[in-house]
Amino acid sequence: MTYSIKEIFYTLQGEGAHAGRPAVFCRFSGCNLWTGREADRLTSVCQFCDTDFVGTDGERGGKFKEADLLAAEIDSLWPATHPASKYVVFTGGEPLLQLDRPLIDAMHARGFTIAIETNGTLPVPEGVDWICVSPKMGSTLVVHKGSEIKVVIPQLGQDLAAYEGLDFEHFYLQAMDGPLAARNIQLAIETCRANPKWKLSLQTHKLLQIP
Ligand SMILES: C[S@@+](CC[C@H](N)C(=O)[O-])C[C@H]1O[C@@H](n2cnc3c(N)ncnc32)[C@H](O)[C@@H]1O
Ligand SMILES: Nc1nc2[nH]cc(C(=O)O)c2c(=O)[nH]1
Ligand code: SF4
Ligand SMILES: [Mg+2]
Repeated sequence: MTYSIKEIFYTLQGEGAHAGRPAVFCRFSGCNLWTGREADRLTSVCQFCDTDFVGTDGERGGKFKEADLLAAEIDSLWPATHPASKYVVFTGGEPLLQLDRPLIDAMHARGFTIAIETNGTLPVPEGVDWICVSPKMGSTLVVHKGSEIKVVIPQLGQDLAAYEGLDFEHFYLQAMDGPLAARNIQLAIETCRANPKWKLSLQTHKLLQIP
């Protein structure tokens, strides 16, 4: 199948349990919870997205006709001196609209450990090594287990206790960035202090001003 890719870049994972870890990010175009157009934001299911995932015009973006062509582009960004620690994060947009078995197999064949950032509304194919789920109010969560759940707060009607029964190794709260970011960080800190099942996830790449 043809993969639509917004951008591919090599940076440090900014968020969650692997914050600080070098990773190639592959950002798929498109999402099932927002068109990505500002005109649609306030009528979409997910209204707070901080990411441009429209089209294929980003750094190393494009249409890749075969899994191994995309895998080769991702692999080309990894330092050749250190093949043992290859790590790719598939994100978007919503990666599970496009990530499939051929691409998973092509990345594994090249020695990569595979992580995804998903909104949890679509089933995860077998073979993904690290699953980060970030549920969105107004959507139906179908992924109930994984490596980390990273809940952006606040979202209207949210019930953190309902997430606590799910089968994740790590439970993270991440403050919603935007006009109320400063207030939301205070809220996230206070919520972790009051309920220590949860850890704070900072968007460290924004603090560091790296991609
Ligand atoms: C852009 S999303 C792409 C992956 C997937 N669609 C998802 O929502 O998980 C990557 C991560 O950024 C988070 N995120 C998006 N907008 C945010 C914002 N304004 N503040 C904090 N985190 C945000 C998402 O919840 C998700 O954990
Ligand atoms: N450095 C860095 N870390 C990230 N973690 C999740 C990201 C995403 O947009 O999915 C992201 C991103 O865009 N950049
Ligand atoms: S689900 Fe993820 S990519 Fe889609 S609009 Fe929300 S945060 Fe952005
Ligand atoms: Mg991001």
